[in-house]
Amino acid sequence: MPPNAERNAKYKRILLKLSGEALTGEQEFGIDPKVLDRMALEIGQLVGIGVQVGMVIGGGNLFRGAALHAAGMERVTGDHMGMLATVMNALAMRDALERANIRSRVMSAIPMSGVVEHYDRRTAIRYLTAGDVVIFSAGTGNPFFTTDSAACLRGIEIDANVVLKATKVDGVYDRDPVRYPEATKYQRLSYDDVLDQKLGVMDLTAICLVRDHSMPVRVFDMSRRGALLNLVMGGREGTIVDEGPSQ
Ligand SMILES: Nc1ncnc2c1ncn2[C@@H]1O[C@H](COP(=O)(O)OP(=O)(O)OP(=O)(O)O)[C@@H](O)[C@H]1O
Ligand SMILES: O=c1ccn([C@@H]2O[C@H](COP(=O)(O)O)[C@@H](O)[C@H]2O)c(=O)[nH]1
Repeated sequence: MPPNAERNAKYKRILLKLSGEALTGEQEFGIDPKVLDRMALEIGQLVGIGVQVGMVIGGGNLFRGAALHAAGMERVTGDHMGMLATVMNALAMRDALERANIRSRVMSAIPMSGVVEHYDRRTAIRYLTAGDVVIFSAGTGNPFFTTDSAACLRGIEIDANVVLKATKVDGVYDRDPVRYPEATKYQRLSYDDVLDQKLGVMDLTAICLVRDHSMPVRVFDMSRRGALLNLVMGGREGTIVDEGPSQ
């Protein structure tokens, strides 16, 4: 780590949103421990330079309410299963962090006594200030939301400098780059352009929330080694969504 890395970090407190779906890694379903271990190392580098890390992990590798509903399940039950999936991912992430000697806590928006702590904002901020990684699980605790909304909500609540969305694509494009390989990537986008163009990388509820609170979001590729540290140190990585202008 270069000298003065802590002083030079662009962000002192971040909310890192990890894609649940990307946790599957090379497996068919579930959690690939290799992905977790690599993320634990990358998060450890941030903690090592004094960056405070709050996290939200998606549940798309296990269950999504909308998909369960499409298969015939009542929607709210599906969403409850989706939120419980995020708690499982959070437990697995905590395990990987602790094996790498990084102190971490899991809090849940749904009370789960004996398994994880119930979410409390002031306690979470105390843990972050003490240098513990805090994983916020069970989304917002309410159906019909996503973990992107939960990440933006918690990011605003803990007064993070930025929400970092670590996902399977390397930024926001004018169309879904997975379906349209010729799509063009934006370096920077205004909240209003994401909303007006209905760009699908993050749900629109989440974008409205960050816009109302002027919280910048950066979308970047989770599989690119070193991308997280580079971004926190001020490097060009992914797409920034803020007041704009778009470019
Ligand atoms: N305009 C766009 N720019 C970039 N990605 C887009 C765009 N429109 C749709 N996408 C898709 O959005 C996906 C990322 O968002 P999504 O919410 O599906 O995943 P995630 O949040 O990473 O996963 P999870 O819900 O499991 O946490 C990308 O994999 C990409 O295919
Ligand atoms: O606040 C929330 C957050 C999530 N859910 C449900 O969980 C799954 C998994 O989250 P992803 O963001 O899709 O990874 C989601 O599909 C919802 O069903 C929720 O109900 N409320």
